[in-house]
Amino acid sequence: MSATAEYINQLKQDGDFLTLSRNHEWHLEAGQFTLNNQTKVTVHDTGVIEFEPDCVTSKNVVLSSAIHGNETAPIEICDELIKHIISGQLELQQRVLFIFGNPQSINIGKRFVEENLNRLFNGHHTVDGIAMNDERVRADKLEQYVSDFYARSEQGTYRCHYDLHTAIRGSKNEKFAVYPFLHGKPWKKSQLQFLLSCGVNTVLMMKSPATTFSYYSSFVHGADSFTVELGQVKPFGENDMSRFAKTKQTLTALISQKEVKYPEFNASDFELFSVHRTINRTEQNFSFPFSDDAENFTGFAKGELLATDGDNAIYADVEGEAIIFPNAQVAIGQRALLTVVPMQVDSRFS
Ligand SMILES: O=C(O)CCC(=O)N[C@@H](CCC(=O)O)C(=O)O
Ligand SMILES: [Zn+2]
Repeated sequence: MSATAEYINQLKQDGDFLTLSRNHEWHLEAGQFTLNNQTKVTVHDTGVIEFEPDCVTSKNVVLSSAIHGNETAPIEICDELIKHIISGQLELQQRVLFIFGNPQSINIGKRFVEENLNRLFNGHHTVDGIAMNDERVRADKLEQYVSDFYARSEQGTYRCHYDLHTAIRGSKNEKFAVYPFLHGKPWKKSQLQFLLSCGVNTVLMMKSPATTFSYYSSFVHGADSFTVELGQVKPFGENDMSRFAKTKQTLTALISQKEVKYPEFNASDFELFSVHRTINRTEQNFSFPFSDDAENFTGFAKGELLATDGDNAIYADVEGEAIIFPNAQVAIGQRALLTVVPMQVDSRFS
């Protein structure tokens, strides 16, 4: 029996695509099979599996996790959904592409192996004068799998991508989403309703392009796309999965129902923030004045110190400027901190 036939036999029995992917850190031969309910299953590569039900579909859904390997809760959610689909317990009404982004980084329990995958999308994987590495090659391939998935969709059908993460620090607002820069297009209230149904009531509006997976699928493929932070990073086995029940239910409904109705939009259900600025680390000597326990969304008074980058002291320049994703250990040149300020729903939302 060929190695592909062997892994497919195993996958049909146990549905354990996560373990299969972890056992093939950077590459797995493609393979295909059909479930008893006629759903077509295509393994494109390690960590990349597509399901296509045998019915007319209207949505093309990408669910990614493990873009950072130590962010285990989203991996567990997707692992369970995949197992339920393969066992036939969960019957699909929509096309779905699941991606475990960086299997080797899952195995070593780290955010990344050599380089942060989520800084390599939208073409940033391939740059003149910068040597390729496994993560750069992977980012390139993941873009291709997403492109092909959407290219094979029926014309006029809907595209979305939820890139699931957990944050390094605790957060005052436990679950929050990053809405990639839309280049002036309106933010969608219907997407906020979807996020609310997932248990996410806090959304940050980016105001510039990024190298992230969610920006890529939004900008290049016109997908409704978000980075979704579901809680704080924990090792496998330490996640309280009850905290993700709403997310799991909402994702399940999205892929297993012809149409999902969400409650009517009510601005008071949300806390919305606009990204005020991005602070990059430009010097070896970079530090924050606050402790590692300082939570995301902690606000600073105007004039308070936010960071020191070499000789440059950076102060809050508006009252209540709040910190998101502070990380002094990022590579020089990368984002060490985002700051946000509250915003209201207005005519820029449709
Ligand atoms: O908690 C942290 O410091 C990072 C959590 C994380 O991985 N966040 C994403 C956000 C991506 C985005 O801005 O859309 C990341 O930093 O890649
Ligand atoms: Zn992450």
